Amino acid sequence: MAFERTLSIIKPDAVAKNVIGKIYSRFEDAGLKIVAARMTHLSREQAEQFYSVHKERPFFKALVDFMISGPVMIQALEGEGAVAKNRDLMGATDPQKADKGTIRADFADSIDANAVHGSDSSDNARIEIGFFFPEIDIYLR
Ligand SMILES: Nc1ncnc2c1ncn2[C@@H]1O[C@H](COP(=O)(O)OP(=O)(O)OP(=O)(O)O)[C@@H](O)[C@H]1O
Repeated sequence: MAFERTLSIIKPDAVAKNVIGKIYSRFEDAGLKIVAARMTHLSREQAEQFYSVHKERPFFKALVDFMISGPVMIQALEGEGAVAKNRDLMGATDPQKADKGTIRADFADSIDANAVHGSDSSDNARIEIGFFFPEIDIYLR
């Protein structure tokens, strides 16, 4: 397993439910370290750019509307196999299909409002971390 970083976003539904701390504990208990963090309210332009791979999908506008509906908490996580480990902690995109004990099973209500985002590959993690965090804001071991 490679030592790597991944980008995580706690989406507006989970921020509104006041479960940032509970979700951070999942990361920490799994051995992932939070090396950068920022709360922000995304602009429409930022959300459209971040999710541009989905721009032709029927759910794109709803996804962007949801991501700008309230503040989000954005973090870079670091650790052994961080990308896959975070995806395992998150659970399936649709919370109805997410394994018991995953973040989405425990905190998400629907496929639209599904609590968290996590990079799906190490290459995308590098791009997504660069999108939100200038190198100077990342705290190394
Ligand atoms: N069929 C769908 N209907 C509505 N929303 C969807 C659908 N598929 C995906 N989405 C939304 O778009 C987001 C991005 O889709 P993607 O397939 O990349 O899922 P994911 O990788 O599990 O989620 P994320 O990219 O947020 O980590 C999902 O998190 C979800 O909120």
